[in-house]
Amino acid sequence: MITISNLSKQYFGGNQALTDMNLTLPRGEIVGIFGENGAGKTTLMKCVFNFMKYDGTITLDGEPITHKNIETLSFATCEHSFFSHLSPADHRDFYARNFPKFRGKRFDALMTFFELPTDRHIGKFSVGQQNQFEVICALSQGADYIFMDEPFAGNDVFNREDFYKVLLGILEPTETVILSTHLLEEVEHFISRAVLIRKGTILQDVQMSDLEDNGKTLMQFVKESYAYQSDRVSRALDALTEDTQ
Ligand SMILES: Nc1ncnc2c1ncn2[C@@H]1O[C@H](COP(=O)(O)OP(=O)(O)OP(=O)(O)O)[C@@H](O)[C@H]1O
Repeated sequence: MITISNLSKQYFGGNQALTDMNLTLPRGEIVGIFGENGAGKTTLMKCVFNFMKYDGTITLDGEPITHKNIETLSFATCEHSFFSHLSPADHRDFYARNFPKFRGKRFDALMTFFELPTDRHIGKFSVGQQNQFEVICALSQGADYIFMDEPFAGNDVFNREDFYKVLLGILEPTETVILSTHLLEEVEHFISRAVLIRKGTILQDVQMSDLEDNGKTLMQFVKESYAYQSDRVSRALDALTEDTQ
């Protein structure tokens, strides 16, 4: 289990991105992390991976996350972690040599699913294809906790929807996915739990089965939780129209 306790992060210059956040991520869940732009989703993930200093504690099965256990975690990010001058085949060799739990069969199956060429430099892929490859690596590393931050930016709707179905079919019960995305409706039937972040704090943490029991869609729940102002658009348009008069 990943345990996040009293996590706070202030960026250089004073920007408070996370404030006293507490969250537990047991094995086997598929967790959607949602929140407005700038809510702190990416910062949260980067803290888990120790990419930046933070206040508070983050542990994995009671141990701090260091080079000793970091292999248990993988991260698909739009900032990309692959080597762009190498090909997928080169990466496959690299992972097979360096990650004892590397899932070669899954790597091959996902490469085929996304129809990616194995021998071209990844730097020559389109942005959407690069994001697909990033996800393939994160899912094939052999990690127990797979973090994905907006994994399918630039991907068409068929690739996204079919991918979630494939993912549900291939994930093993011990694997945990933590997925940050703005595409609520696409992932609502894929996730088991939804965590809503607002201004660096946890606003809601709900099991999808509880939402279903209450007859609510994820979108309805999110709009209620954030007190979405349905007149926001008309107010903005009114203000703009007034400006031009
Ligand atoms: N390198 C940085 N330096 C200073 N402030 C930063 C930095 N990166 C992020 N922030 C700020 O921290 C806050 C949280 O940003 P973060 O990227 O974690 O949000 P997010 O929820 O992932 O947003 P989005 O959905 O737009 O990607 C924002 O106010 C952002 O401006």
